[in-house]
Amino acid sequence: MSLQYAIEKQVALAAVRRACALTSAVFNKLVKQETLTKDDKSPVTVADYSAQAVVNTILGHAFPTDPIVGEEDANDLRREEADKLRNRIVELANEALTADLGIGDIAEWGIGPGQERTLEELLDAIDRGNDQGGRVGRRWTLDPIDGTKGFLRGGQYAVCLALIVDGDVKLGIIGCPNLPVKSEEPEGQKGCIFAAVKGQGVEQMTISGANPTPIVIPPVAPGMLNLLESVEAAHADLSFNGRVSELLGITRPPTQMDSQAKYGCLVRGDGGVYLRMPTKAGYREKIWDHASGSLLVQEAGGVITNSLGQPLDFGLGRTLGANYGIVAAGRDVHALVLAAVQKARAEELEKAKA
Ligand SMILES: Nc1ncnc2c1ncn2[C@@H]1O[C@H](COP(=O)(O)O)[C@@H](O)[C@H]1OP(=O)(O)O
Ligand SMILES: [Mg+2]
Ligand SMILES: [Mg+2]
Ligand SMILES: [Mg+2]
Repeated sequence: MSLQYAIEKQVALAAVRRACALTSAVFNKLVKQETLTKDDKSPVTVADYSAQAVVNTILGHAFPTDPIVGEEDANDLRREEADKLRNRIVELANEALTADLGIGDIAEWGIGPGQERTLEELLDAIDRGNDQGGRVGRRWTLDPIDGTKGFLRGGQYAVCLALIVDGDVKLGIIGCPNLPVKSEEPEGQKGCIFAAVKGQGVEQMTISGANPTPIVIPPVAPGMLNLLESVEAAHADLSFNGRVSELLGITRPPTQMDSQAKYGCLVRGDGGVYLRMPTKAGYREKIWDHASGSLLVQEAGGVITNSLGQPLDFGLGRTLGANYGIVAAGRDVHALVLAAVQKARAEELEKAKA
């Protein structure tokens, strides 16, 4: 008997691998070679759209009735003045879709040599990502590039794809083209994929899908605990993290990293805690920013909650609803971290009153 979600996992891995190849190609062709000003977002835009086109094309072919909650939509691309951008997207998406078959790939999923798509097909594929999410039914959620700032810096970013059934994450893939395969060899081979299936654990493999290896969160040696956090101060309250570290007696500096690559690092024991508290009232975390990561944590033997200790709810729509932050850690440390978070929060409220 085959394992549950075995086909979904293979298809999702094929899609994420091709999207990772595409984003790496965009970085090498556009970001490295073109002189970029800080707020020129064009290579990111090209990569976001084309990666979503690739993943949604493959999902649409393999699972034609599954809705997709994707970050991007093609509205801007359909404008007349976007013709240069459209041409680039067609070229890049087709290059990724028609590349030779790799490990586990099957041509019936619409991939491999000769399977070019037209502009209209690719725009429609991007727009397949318009599902609004919800409590009932089966749907995918996609972040074609998570950590766009990291992508532009040549740092960490991730292609994140998850399958959600009735609000419950069943399958989560995180492709990290720039993450060292071994954390102890930061200059060694780069590019990993993490794949988790509910009830079946987590695997790390190379970016081509080779060498899948089960991983669990290792127990943290005393004094070795540290925080994984955003690079961007606008995305997480980093000074709050500092206070939590202090309360926990953590002496190691935090590891700052863009994207859901942080979840991959957490599950393989690089840093024992991922803490993300809101910086401004009103921002709602998106389901595609945490669906894959949350399953990785749980399947690797960890715990993920908000700062009130409640589970994240992926059945509310495109967002996780009211934002009480995210606390993820190994099972043995999560309760300690949560207590420190709540103490730091109480201190903040006291200070605000005074
Ligand atoms: N104010 C905010 N608070 C938390 N996350 C944010 C905020 N603004 C953007 N993001 C999202 O944070 C994610 C990256 O987080 P990290 O800093 O951990 O890499 C991105 O998905 C980004 O969304 P977007 O893709 O819309 O820019
Ligand atoms: Mg994101
Ligand atoms: Mg994104
Ligand atoms: Mg974005």
